[in-house]
This record gives sequence, structure tokens and C-alpha cells, in this order.
Amino acid sequence: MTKPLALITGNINKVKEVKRILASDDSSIDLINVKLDVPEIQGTYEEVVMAKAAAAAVAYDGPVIVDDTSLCFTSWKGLPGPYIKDFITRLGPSGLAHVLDGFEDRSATAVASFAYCAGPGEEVKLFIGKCDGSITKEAHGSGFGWDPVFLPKGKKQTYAEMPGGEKDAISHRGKAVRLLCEFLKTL
Ligand SMILES: O=c1[nH]c(=O)c2ncn([C@@H]3O[C@H](COP(=O)(O)OP(=O)(O)OP(=O)(O)O)[C@@H](O)[C@H]3O)c2[nH]1
Ligand SMILES: [Mg+2]
Repeated sequence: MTKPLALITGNINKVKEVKRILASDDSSIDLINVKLDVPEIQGTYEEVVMAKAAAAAVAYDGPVIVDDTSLCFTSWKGLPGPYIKDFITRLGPSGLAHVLDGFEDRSATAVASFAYCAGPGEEVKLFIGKCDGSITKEAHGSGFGWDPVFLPKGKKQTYAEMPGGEKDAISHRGKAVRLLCEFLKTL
């Protein structure tokens, strides 16, 4: 029997956002969440998410979607990028903001790399969404990871201060999930 399409992630906030974006798209695409710890390699965000999807499809033995999120500082030539998790876990939002003290350019890009894989050994398809912005000097609001210090370009509120629907309309994840949806509708 074919297994249901699964979003493989241990991150409850990702699940919440993906479900909210899908619901607003009226796409009738149904996903279950499966919490599996999939190894994450080092490399570019494309390489990391492709390997993550291939490993997730083997572990789940069915069709999967994975999301690997990067936060890229211009002053740091794109780092921390896919390694942002260790930075935010150890430093918290305020600590993360301070690592850019002394750099004139506080601009950053949030990148959601989604990948779909139909099953073990199948081709991996990539869907990338980006949102340009900057890292504030202090945390504003609370919530998901680095949301309190990410100020999208042209906005007066950080991701954390915005209502969910407003974040989804412009966010890295909103853009990537909408591309993924278009693809899933063609299957
Ligand atoms: O403020 C935020 N707004 C977001 O929109 C967002 N998306 C992801 N993150 C955080 O960035 C790191 C990515 O690492 P990551 O992609 O490997 O995720 P993860 O390990 O938590 O889950 P997963 O790998 O099981 O899916 C983790 O610390 C996530 O909590 C976000 N923080
Ligand atoms: Mg992870």
C-alpha cells in the first residue's frame, strides 16, 4: 500500500507554518508529519537539502518533503547559512544579533529549501524560497527561532511581530511552499 506524503521534520513550528500556508492556498494537499532524525551533511543549502530528502525517503520508505532552512549574512559571505541551527540554539536571538556588531552591513537572506522525493532512490526535486532583510540590533517579539531578529526588507516589523498570515505572504517558507504546491498539483 502506498504511504501518505510525509513532511519529515522534528520542528513543530515548521509543521505549523507549512499547514497554515497550505490551508491558505486552498490546494487540498494533505500531509502527515513524521518526526525522523535525518542526518544533515555540510555543503551548500541545495546539497544539504537534496541529501536530507534522499535519506528521509529511505528512512520513511515512501514519499517525503523536507525543509532545510538557512539564514545567510551578507557580511559573512552567506554563513551561517545551513548551519544556523547551532548558532540560534547556542546564542538565542539576541546573541545572534550581536555577532554582527561591528559590521556595517547587517543584511541577510532567509532561505527555505524544500525538497520532494517520491521514494527511496527516486529523483529529488527542489523548491527554494528567499526573503531578503536585515538582522536587527535587538530582539523584537518572541517565537520561532530567529524570527525576533529578522526584519524583512521594506517592513517595520520583524517576522516575530507580524501576524502569521503576513509572514507567510512574504516569507522564505511561504514562497517555497507555494512553488512546491504548484508541483504537487501536477502529480
Ligand atoms: O525564526 C525562524 N523562522 C523560521 O521561519 C525558521 N525556519 C527554521 N528556523 C530555525 O532555523 C534552524 C534551521 O535548521 P533546520 O532547517 O535543520 O531545522 P530543524 O533541525 O529544526 O528541523 P528539521 O531539520 O528536523 O526539519 C532551526 O534552528 C530552526 O528552528 C527558523 N527560525
Ligand atoms: Mg535539522
